[in-house]
Amino acid sequence: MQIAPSILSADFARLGAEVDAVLDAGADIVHFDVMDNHYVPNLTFGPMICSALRDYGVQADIDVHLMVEPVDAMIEAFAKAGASMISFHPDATPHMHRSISLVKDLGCKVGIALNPGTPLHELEEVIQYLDYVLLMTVNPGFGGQQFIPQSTDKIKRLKQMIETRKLSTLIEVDGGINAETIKQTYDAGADIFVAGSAIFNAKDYKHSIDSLRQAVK
Ligand SMILES: O=C(CO)[C@H](O)[C@H](O)COP(=O)(O)O
Ligand SMILES: [Fe+2]
Repeated sequence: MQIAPSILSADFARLGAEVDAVLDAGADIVHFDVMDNHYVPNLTFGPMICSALRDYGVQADIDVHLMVEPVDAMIEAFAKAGASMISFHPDATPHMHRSISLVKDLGCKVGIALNPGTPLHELEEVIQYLDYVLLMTVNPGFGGQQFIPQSTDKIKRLKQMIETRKLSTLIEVDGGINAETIKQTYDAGADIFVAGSAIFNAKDYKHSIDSLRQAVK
């Protein structure tokens, strides 16, 4: 299992130190939520902040979750800024296949992000090209929301879809993941666990990350 703290809940005034702290505490991946006040009703950070983290010395994978519309210009900007993984929402681009190819051509891992209300059949024609599928387990736009319980069944159905096609696509879950909700998503087949508030709102990051790992046992 890979734990990906969402820096949406970090102290932005001390971002470099916050990222160092969660990586020192055992996190695997840095989850970077890009919101444009258009695709979602919130505004966060852009590629300059991603390259600033690289310049600061962050070497871990940076997982860019694009909640922007359109996506292609931001894919190019984030690949240049040091992103390792880039996901976007299918309803934010007119040409999903072209946007997937763009991420891969730029040397990043590619994921499609699905909102709670978006059906899995959106993946039908493209799943074989994906490194991961990001299943939103809350509606996108804000940290600190409650996990939507129906998501567990969707994870199981996605896992089945992947296994039926003999693919090695990873499943990333994002939203409301904490020590209470993580086990059901792990048991359902998730591989990468994004957690923002559950990690950054805790005093001791190592304790909160250890508790997430412990909770699936
Ligand atoms: O994509 C997101 C919101 O759109 C965030 O990654 C997600 O909400 C993480 O925050 P939390 O763990 O607090 O729910
Ligand atoms: Fe996210």
